[in-house]
Amino acid sequence: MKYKIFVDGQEGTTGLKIHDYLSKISNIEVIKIESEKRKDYEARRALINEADVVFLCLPDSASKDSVSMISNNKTKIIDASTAFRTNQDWTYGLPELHKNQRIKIQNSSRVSVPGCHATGFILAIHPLVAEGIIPRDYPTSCYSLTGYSGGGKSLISEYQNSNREQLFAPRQYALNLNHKHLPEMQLYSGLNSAPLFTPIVGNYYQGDAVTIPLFPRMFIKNVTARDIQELLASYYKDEHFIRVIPYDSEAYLEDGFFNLMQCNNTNYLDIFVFGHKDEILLVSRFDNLGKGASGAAIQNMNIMLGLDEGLGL
Ligand SMILES: NC(=O)C1=CN([C@@H]2O[C@H](COP(=O)(O)OP(=O)(O)OC[C@H]3O[C@@H](n4cnc5c(N)ncnc54)[C@H](OP(=O)(O)O)[C@@H]3O)[C@@H](O)[C@H]2O)C=CC1
Ligand SMILES: CC(=O)N[C@@H](CCC(=O)OP(=O)(O)O)C(=O)O
Repeated sequence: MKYKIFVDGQEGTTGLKIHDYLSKISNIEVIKIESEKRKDYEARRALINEADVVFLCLPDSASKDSVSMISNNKTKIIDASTAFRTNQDWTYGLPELHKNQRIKIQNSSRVSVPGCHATGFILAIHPLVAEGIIPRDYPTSCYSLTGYSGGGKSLISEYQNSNREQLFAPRQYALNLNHKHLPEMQLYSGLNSAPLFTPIVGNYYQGDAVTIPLFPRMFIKNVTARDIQELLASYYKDEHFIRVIPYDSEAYLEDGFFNLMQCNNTNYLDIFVFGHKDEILLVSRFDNLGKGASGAAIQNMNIMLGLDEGLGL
């Protein structure tokens, strides 16, 4: 039997990339909506209820509408928006979070795909909180460098169709310090408060690096940067998509600079630990359209359907 898969939002950035991944998986049937009917309630409702798995690649409000259209017990939903990420009736689609998370995803019919910046932050910090290294009330901060595809069709169009000089420089945003990923960053990192977080969009299509400074003098346990690298490497040792880079490796450097695009077009997330004296820097590198969105969505589908987790990725 072939599983029927529908992508609501099939012509958006995340939806198109999900279709790319689906085209590499043979034992499924992708059902599509006619382009001019992609916002038609009845047409969407029919396909949503016909499908075994529906990916929602829509703005939050449209995602909520799609969920309200389901009138059967069969359809499994994987939502890429922010709408359900901290909703306790949904499962957070980050299988590497801890041992039980993959099983929860497997048994769930409602899975939310983590936000891209949140993915980078949580995967680097959560093990350190869970292992009692960082106190829960530790005040974290981080910044994330992201390609403009993270902003969807409208930001892509702005970058690709405008010659405005200010688009050539990196641009900070969410300077109200209230980015929409903060609730999930707090909830799934295990910290008592969200990080002080500033994202920065650059003039390139895809690729993300989340950078987190840490001060070990404020930790519960006395550890070095090398200890942190070893702890993270051990935590993720069985995780195919999480690569903790050896301490002191300089393989990440190209002409002396960090290349944040090296995970592009893969579902890998690389964690780097840098250290000097009493200071540590964690960097998570990944593709905002891979592990940061569409790749993660496909990984979740594979888990939910009992397929090989790396299929298509
Ligand atoms: N881009 C990224 O890296 C990431 C995006 N996400 C999330 O995924 C979701 C989709 O984002 P993204 O793909 O970037 O966005 P895009 O703007 O690129 O695409 C959104 C798509 O949804 C369609 N759409 C909008 N409203 C409706 C509606 N009412 N009914 C049906 N279709 C509708 C749009 O139609 P039209 O073609 O007419 O514009 C468009 O094709 C968002 O919630 C976003 O936050 C999550 C992680 C990363
Ligand atoms: C450049 C840019 O605008 N990026 C988006 C991130 C998109 C993403 O991961 O997250 P959501 O699913 O939560 O939209 C942003 O920071 O809002």
